[in-house]
Amino acid sequence: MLMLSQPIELLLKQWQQQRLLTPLDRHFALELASIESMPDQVSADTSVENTAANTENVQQPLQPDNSATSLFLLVCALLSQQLSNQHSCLVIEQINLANPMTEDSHKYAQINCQISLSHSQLIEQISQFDAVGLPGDNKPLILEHGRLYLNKYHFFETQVANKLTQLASQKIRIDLSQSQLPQLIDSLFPTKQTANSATIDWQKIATATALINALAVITGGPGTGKTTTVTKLLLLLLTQSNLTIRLVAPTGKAAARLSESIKASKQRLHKELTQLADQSIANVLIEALTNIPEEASTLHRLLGVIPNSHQFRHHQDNPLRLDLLVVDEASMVDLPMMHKLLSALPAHGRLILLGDQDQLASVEAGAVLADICIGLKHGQDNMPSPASSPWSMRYSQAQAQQIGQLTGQDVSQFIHPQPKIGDSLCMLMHSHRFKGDAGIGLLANAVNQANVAAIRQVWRQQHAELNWYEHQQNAQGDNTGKQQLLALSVQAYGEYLQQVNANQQAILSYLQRQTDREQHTDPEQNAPIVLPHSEQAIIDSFNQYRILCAMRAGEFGVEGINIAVTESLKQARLIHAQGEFYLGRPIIIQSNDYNLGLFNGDIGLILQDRNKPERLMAHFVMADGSLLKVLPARLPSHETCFAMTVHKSQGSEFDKVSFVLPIRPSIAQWQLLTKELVYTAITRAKNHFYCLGSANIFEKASQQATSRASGLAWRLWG
Ligand SMILES: Nc1ncnc2c1ncn2[C@@H]1O[C@H](COP(=O)(O)OP(=O)(O)OP(=O)(O)O)[C@@H](O)[C@H]1O
Repeated sequence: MLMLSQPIELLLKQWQQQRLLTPLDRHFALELASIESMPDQVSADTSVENTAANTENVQQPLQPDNSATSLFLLVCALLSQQLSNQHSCLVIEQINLANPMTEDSHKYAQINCQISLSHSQLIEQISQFDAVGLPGDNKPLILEHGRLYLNKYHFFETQVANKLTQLASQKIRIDLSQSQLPQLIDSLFPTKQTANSATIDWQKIATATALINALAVITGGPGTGKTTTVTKLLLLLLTQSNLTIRLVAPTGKAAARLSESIKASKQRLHKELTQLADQSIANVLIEALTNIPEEASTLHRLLGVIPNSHQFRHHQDNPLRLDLLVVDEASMVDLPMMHKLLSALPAHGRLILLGDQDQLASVEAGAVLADICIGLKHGQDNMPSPASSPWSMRYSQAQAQQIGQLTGQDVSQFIHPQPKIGDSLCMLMHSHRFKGDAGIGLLANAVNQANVAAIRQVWRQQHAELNWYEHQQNAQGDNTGKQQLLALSVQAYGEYLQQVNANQQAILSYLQRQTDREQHTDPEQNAPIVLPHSEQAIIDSFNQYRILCAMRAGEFGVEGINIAVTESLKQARLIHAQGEFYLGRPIIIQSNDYNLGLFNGDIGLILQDRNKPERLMAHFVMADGSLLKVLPARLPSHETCFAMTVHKSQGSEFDKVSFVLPIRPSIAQWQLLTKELVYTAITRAKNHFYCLGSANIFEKASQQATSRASGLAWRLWG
């Protein structure tokens, strides 16, 4: 059954030492094996563990091991390893039988374990274990369709699939003989009717999709008009009835950005509406426009955090009080959170998910948005691929007909015999932010399509908004690319630091004046301090530029780059970093503190407190634009953030972005260098993208697609 070079308990220890398993993975396996009732019980005996270290690198011949416990331990360790890598389950067919603890692409010279069974025999064996049950069984592990789950994850996945499918099947009836909707839609989307799919107004179709379905998933890259579309759609919905609408995003930063985008979109729309020829239609729309909410909150705040608990105040038995929920940056929502969100939706509640399916998947398990969208990808449904785009809509006959009636657009070419949840989906593909020939957009597209020839061409074209810094050593042994990056960073961060220093000067002269006045009993003694730059403006200025690293550790990871930038800013006398907290230090929060209202990923600056200028406080801008001041000693865990990981930058945008690739990635680091990572880094930049790296690493990373094992796509699309 198994061929092992040494007893499985020793191998587990060895894999942990090789960092193929975490301590948690190993203990998870040992713990589960101890409750599995087997004749050949496992021992987590420390004498066994201690001998493992000595045999670590010695190649032993493989010996047959027919014990069920050994197989069970191996399978549990593999499952836990998958969960640690953000997969929702272990797909048995994907186990490398010849060397299960490594992936095909990362073969180690040593093979210390083999499974002498076919995949179907292995599935059969796994199903025989006591701890493994079928869907609905009260067992720690669930086996379904060749996928092994932790019971909890199986529950989350089935619940999410069921709720999404149920929402997608709820159609909203519109009596077109009575409704003014088609005219209102035409006023907001003044496009001409055409049979040519290339000129279909997909924003108009997305709007209709959300008008006639309780679930709408509107996806697209940056600047494809998701916020513009959702603003128009909310406007149309509000002309029909008084809905309670809530706007949310996964992080505080993303919520603040959603708020800003909705406000900006409302202003643009107001201008357009005042120019409409039909005054009565304009009046209806302008009145509804004022009712569109602008404030967005985080998912945690919406669901109601209970301090020191994993539960939220709102759940299935205490649903949210709303009629429509709009979730932005849905790609960041992980499987457990999506389950909590969907459970808390009231029975009549409608849901709109907005996001970019090509971005990095959530930090925790699952890739919910990508799984929802996968059915639109050519080749997933054995349908011929009609267009140059890899995506195609998938509508039922009834939906295509209704879209035609509402929008006057013909989408009959997208009718599909098995639309499944396709009626709820709409993908926006044209970016209005990046003009057709703009470097950032071209590079993002080339990376997204993993097209190395196109990537090379974009870099060769030397676009003004793209700069490449090569990892290259000069005669003195310095990395010239890194030096260029540091010089740029000193200049870019110099802008906000000059504002910080100008405020400091103003505070010093204010304090001086106070002292003078005290001596002369001046009547203006208690005049409030006037600073040249508001705290919000300084934070805004800091947020114009960011260094995004692919890695955390190492000279070219977040840790090394933060140290290097701090040193360069010190040398430029822009900061005077003497203690842990110094004026102008940017920090990123690393854990949630519900009492303070600070969450993982929140970014703030250490600035003087204008009410007590001798004291330094961490300043944060909240989603509603207000300022939160926290004493540094009270901050939850945090670190400097001149540089941050690409993962943490999701949901944010910066005028300029520098992306840093490692110089010689290790095998483990290669696994993180994916196309989604590079695409996410590029699309955080609005106007300028700089990259420090080597062409071969950039290109290889752009060809590695992330794949998260999950059964959600199968449940939704069959
Ligand atoms: N149909 C359109 N025609 C012209 N400009 C448009 C259109 N739709 C959107 N825009 C413009 O494109 C820009 C981006 O739009 P919007 O913010 O709605 O995109 P988004 O997909 O929400 O972007 P992001 O993902 O970055 O938040 C805005 O300036 C908007 O005015």
